[in-house]
Amino acid sequence: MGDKLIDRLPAPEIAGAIIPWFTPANRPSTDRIEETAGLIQALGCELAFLRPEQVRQVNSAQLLSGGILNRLADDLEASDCTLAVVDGALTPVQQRNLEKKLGVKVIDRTGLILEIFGLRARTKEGRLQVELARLLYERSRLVRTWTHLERQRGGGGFLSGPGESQLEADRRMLDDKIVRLKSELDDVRRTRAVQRAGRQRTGKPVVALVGYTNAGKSTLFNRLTGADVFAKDMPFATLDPTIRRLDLPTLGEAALIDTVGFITDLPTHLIDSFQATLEEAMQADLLVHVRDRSSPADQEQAEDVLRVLERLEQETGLPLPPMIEAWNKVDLLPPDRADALAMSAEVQEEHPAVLVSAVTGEGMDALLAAIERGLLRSAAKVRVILRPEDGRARAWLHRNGEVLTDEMQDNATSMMTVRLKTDRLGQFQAEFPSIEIEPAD
Ligand SMILES: Nc1nc2c(ncn2[C@@H]2O[C@H](COP(=O)(O)OP(=O)(O)OP(=O)(O)O)[C@@H](O)[C@H]2O)c(=O)[nH]1
Ligand SMILES: [Mg+2]
Repeated sequence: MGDKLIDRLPAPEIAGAIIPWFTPANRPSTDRIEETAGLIQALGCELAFLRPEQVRQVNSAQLLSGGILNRLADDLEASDCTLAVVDGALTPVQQRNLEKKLGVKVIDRTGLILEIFGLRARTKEGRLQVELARLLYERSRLVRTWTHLERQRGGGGFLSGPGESQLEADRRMLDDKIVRLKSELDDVRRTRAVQRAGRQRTGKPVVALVGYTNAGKSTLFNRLTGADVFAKDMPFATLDPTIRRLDLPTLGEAALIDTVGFITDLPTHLIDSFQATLEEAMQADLLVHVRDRSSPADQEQAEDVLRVLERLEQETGLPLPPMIEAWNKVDLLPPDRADALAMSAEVQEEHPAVLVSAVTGEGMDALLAAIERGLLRSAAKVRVILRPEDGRARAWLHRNGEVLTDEMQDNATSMMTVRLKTDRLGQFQAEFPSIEIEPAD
């Protein structure tokens, strides 16, 4: 991918961080503070201090007011910090002004998450996606700077300074890179589509684990498939989707996908560039939403996950697959809380829930059973009678479903039982209206 436009942080650094908040409504909770600390540590930085700062009056040039800024500068210096994190959104101008004033590198929340993603991406696709996210982020900031300059130039005639043409050149270079990356990613996406089609042809159901970062998806994935995926107590341990065989007690072989975790305020550029990965999950037959039920922030995290999924549904036009929930980390709960949760799990209707611990293995059988029930909800078992001349329909069923039995009848017809996705069922009926289809058991 050649030279990077954005300087990577030479780890390790000593970081000082603040979380700006503006109205009582967005005062950061302890979970948010812990999450930010976790993000900074995930970068391999040593955290000197981290505190919320109420911004009463926004200073458009540097976001923070003089008082906050002076205190921050003092603390950064006292702790020999080389990096300041502002866990919010900074405009390029604010970022530059802050760097000048504080004398250290400054990054905001998006920059922080992008840095972590950059460290984590291991596969070619992962790296391409992160690079694209970085470029899109950088470009959105360049454009703003550029229009800003252009406006300043106003009716100045020939006064187009050297800065402007440099920016224009930068912008063109970014655009070129973005186009190249997108086409590389399209290739990857096509390969994936072929692989996916291969899986669909075999009729094997696909199950995807989704959820907030650190919820325990990879640990659960490893436990269910006997795989050895990197799972760690750090945000965004997983970036690249991994797929493994999952053996279900009655349905037999399925495929299980582990995915990138979600986070509150996930930068838009990241969602856009990880779309290929997330699309993979969107096309699964069943989603398992893994939740860390031991986290006090679980409820908000779950809502954030649902919001991102709904956004993906709108953007991709793909309907969300049916979903169940795995309520993870029950081993960390006091018994009475676990009992209460078990009771509420039983009455979940839209998204049936199962209590599990990916670490102790508790609840795995119940989870597998719930996965099977979920899959059966999305696929129907049907019986079809075919005459000898229905060769095309027979081929279609083999291609699009899972043929379970195929028996010759006395009258030269054959009776097939086939497991078909609900949408495929509709397609079959549209394509072969004269062939009768009825539910099997
Ligand atoms: N006590 C306990 N810890 C768990 C459980 N499941 C996962 N963990 C821990 O939670 C941390 C995060 O687990 P991961 O499996 O990496 O989480 P993830 O959802 O894959 O995270 P990302 O890949 O970052 O999105 C690890 O330290 C796990 O050991 C559980 O059931 N109980
Ligand atoms: Mg993971």
